[in-house]
Amino acid sequence: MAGSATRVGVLALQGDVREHLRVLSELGAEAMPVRRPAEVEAVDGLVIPGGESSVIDKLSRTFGVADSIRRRIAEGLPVYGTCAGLIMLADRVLDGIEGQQSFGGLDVSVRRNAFGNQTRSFETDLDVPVLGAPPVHAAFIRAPVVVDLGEQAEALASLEDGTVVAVQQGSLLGTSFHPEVTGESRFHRHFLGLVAAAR
Ligand SMILES: NC(=O)CC[C@H](N)C(=O)O
Repeated sequence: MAGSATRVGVLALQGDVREHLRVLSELGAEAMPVRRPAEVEAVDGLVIPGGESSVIDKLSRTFGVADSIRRRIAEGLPVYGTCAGLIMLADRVLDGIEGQQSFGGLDVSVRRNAFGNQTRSFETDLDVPVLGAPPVHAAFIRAPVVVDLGEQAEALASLEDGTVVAVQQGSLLGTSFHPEVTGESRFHRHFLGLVAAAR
């Protein structure tokens, strides 16, 4: 497949799918919405958008893609999850609704709605050493946080009080916030680097 464009899917069951498709396309990837197992098989990388993790969980099981995604993650598929997507990538979800499942892969615990309800949403500038200067302007919308990291998981960014809000483990990347809504493309660029390295 040398020379072909990198194909990156955006899980398109619920959430801010279009924003991710736009950023990925602008960066030169062949970006496509993904809903079915065959589509999961066809991509070189996958983005799980922000939205509502309990809904993404339910719909992914209803559409029969949850097991395909789990299997491809286990095989090393690069995946980037923002907000609800980070929750879907976490091995352990705290404060989920009853029976809520994640795809897992990231050896972290994530606490849903860690800052409270919608009125407690906020924006802030974050230092992200792996991305260099300037700081990332980050929007937190009913955001989760990472409350503990396994040995393989690396914190990429923290709030001033030390709360971890961006994490990477191998080809898996997760942020509590939404770069795709603040015109920030460096996380997606970093992710496309992980996808290229894994191809
Ligand atoms: N902006 C978001 O993606 C919010 C995540 C949402 N609170 C959830 O639990 O999935």
